[in-house]
Amino acid sequence: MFRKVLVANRGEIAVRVMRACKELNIGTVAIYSDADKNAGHVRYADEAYNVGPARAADSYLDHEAVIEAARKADADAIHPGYGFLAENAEFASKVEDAEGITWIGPSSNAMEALGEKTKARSIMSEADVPIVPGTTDPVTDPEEVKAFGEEYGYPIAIKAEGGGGGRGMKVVRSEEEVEDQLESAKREGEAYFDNDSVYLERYLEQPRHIEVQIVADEHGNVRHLGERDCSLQRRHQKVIEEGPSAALTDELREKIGEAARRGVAAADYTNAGTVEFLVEEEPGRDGPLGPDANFYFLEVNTRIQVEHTVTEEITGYDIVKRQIRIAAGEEIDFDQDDVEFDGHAIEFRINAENAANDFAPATGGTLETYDPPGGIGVRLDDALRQGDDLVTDYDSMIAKLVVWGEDRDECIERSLRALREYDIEGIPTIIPFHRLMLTDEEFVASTHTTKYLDEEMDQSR
Ligand SMILES: Nc1ncc2cc(-c3cccc4ccccc34)c(N3CC[C@@H](N)C3)nc2n1
Ligand SMILES: [Ca+2]
Repeated sequence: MFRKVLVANRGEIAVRVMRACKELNIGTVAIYSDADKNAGHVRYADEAYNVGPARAADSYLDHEAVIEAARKADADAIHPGYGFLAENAEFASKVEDAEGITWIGPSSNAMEALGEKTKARSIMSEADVPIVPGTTDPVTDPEEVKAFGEEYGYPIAIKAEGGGGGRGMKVVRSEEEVEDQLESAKREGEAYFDNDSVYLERYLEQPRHIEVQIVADEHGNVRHLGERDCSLQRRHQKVIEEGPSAALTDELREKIGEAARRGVAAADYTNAGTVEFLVEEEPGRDGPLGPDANFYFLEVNTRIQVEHTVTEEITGYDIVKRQIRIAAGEEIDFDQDDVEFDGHAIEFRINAENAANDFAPATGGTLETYDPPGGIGVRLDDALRQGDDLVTDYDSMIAKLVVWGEDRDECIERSLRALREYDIEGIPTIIPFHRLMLTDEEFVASTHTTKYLDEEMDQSR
């Protein structure tokens, strides 16, 4: 087992990883930029090293500075968290090559293979994982798109090879739009991802976004830890994640989970990861989707995710400790049928944004009051304390409130109770938005889809 782990991140996820380290009696090393010298994750660590100025490219994203800090600290492993360098195969490869320092994550090869969307689709298709009907090779010519339209009908999604997250997708609703949309998809791919390759998929109008948590060790053991329903998004930013999904029956849950296991096994994937699926809604369904519902592979996230906490709350597994133990060569010591799902959990991302002003990120401020909620079933992952100045150089998420209940109704009630207790003064947050969300009938009925926030919900209430 490692003696000392450097956490190449900041904020709540850095504290989260260091908590796992402490429970494994592993020393903790933090890195920080000039903007973070008084930050909570620095306070929490056994030792901390400055890696550069506030600008992420010159600090948290600086490969050499991070590895140099690991050398100085004599750390024998690096955990990247999420964001920053977590899915950077080049950095992972440098850590793999760095003598005496272990990368806590999937191999750089697995990251490379699954990071290329068309390659990932081919691997999944080979492993009998349903993919959205489409091409597994890039398309360049409008005639190819029209031929696809002839065969599969419209709308068609034109996706950038290097895309993912919210960007890199154009929807073509008729043959007349093909030329323009293909051109702009390629241009956007070139601009955003330095890669103008695009591929096609049938566009699903009303998908639910279901993702399956995977843990895989270096001895061939692959387990899924159930799903999370991330259908509540706003401009491709997740705001609330929950599990289990009220849209799935146990049979469909099992089918999707097994598909995820097959897919990552085929990609020689190890450590923690998430397989994202789109599940096609049956308009006007009343009750969960049955075993014949269509689900399709979307992409693999080759990192620990923000919302891993939802899975931890309903399965009881500490996923971050599993990551560390797997990277240290340990075997997974449970079988798939040992994995049980108990109750319901919802994660609320606490962003320092002003929901009343189109979720504009706060530009600064001090936590005059910071009074987190507590009590049964309430977990708060953060790196904050009263009096902290808000650091606005990075993303706006400052905490995660994760609530567990015996069922979804109790979880919603308890969440409302916790959100009313959560008292933050001095900076704007989206807590009022979350309170509103919990009383929204579509959300309570769980019939919302990925479009709900952007197109349907009346947020003026
Ligand atoms: N063939 C097909 N049909 C419908 C889709 C709908 C989305 C989508 C669109 C809008 C919000 C979403 C939220 C979560 C997951 C997916 C979406 C989508 N995304 C959005 C970005 C990228 N992660 C994939 N791909 C789709 N692909
Ligand atoms: Ca190494």
